[in-house]
Amino acid sequence: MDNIVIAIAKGRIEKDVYRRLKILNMEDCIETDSRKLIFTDEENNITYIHVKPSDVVTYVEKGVADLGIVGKDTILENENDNEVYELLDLGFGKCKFSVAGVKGKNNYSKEETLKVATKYPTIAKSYFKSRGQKIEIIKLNGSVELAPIVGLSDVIVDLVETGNTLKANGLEIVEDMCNISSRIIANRVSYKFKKVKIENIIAKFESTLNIENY
Ligand SMILES: Nc1ncnc2c1ncn2[C@@H]1O[C@H](COP(=O)(O)OP(=O)(O)OP(=O)(O)O)[C@@H](O)[C@H]1O
Ligand SMILES: O=P(O)(O)OC[C@H]1O[C@H](OP(=O)(O)OP(=O)(O)O)[C@H](O)[C@@H]1O
Repeated sequence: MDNIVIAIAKGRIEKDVYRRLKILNMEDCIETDSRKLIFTDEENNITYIHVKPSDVVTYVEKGVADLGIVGKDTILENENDNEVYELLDLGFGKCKFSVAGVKGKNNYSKEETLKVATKYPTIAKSYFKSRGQKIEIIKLNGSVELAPIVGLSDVIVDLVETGNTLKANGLEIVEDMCNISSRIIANRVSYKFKKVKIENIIAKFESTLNIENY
């Protein structure tokens, strides 16, 4: 039987992934409180590797992992996103991309170059290009909401879930860009040569989509 390697994004979406694996009786091999990064389920012939969210596409694209579980935001931001197949929307890790700025100060014009702070430069560039808005990107690695408050940028492009972070920092949404959730992606070659096993795993995850039934 083919061995399948699944790269799971560490962090926020991990718990939701484990919850599904538990429902499927596939999580026995995973030690959630451990610093270990690789676990093997010998019964099902599946190896799980835990990687930084931004590295999941790289592991899958290079074929080290056959499948990856990661947010759509990370897939869109990765320059090799076209090299992998997106097979399933898992329906958790739901949030949206928005443009946001300081409350009451968001009348920017198309003639001006807009300073945009973000962790997601590729997504921000492509969004504003399609709108004919000239921008300057300020790449940050977190706490992006601070940038317009302290005058580092005019606006931010970031993920919004509850809106609490924006609110707590006196920001408001200027425009919503697109919805985000977690996805399963596959290496193209793996999908061709391990299709039966991969489709079987996708069917299992699909059966957990309506989690309220569990
Ligand atoms: N506020 C949020 N609500 C719901 N889902 C979110 C939210 N923020 C992020 N996510 C989703 O969870 C994924 C992982 O987020 P997490 O905060 O764990 O990592 P990260 O900070 O983006 O990664 P890194 O540590 O590499 O910077 C994101 O890629 C996104 O899909
Ligand atoms: O709308 P909310 O529910 O407030 O969620 C949105 C926040 O969550 C994410 O940040 P994260 O917690 O990952 O921290 P970060 O600043 O390090 O990216 C995102 O970048 C927003 O800051």
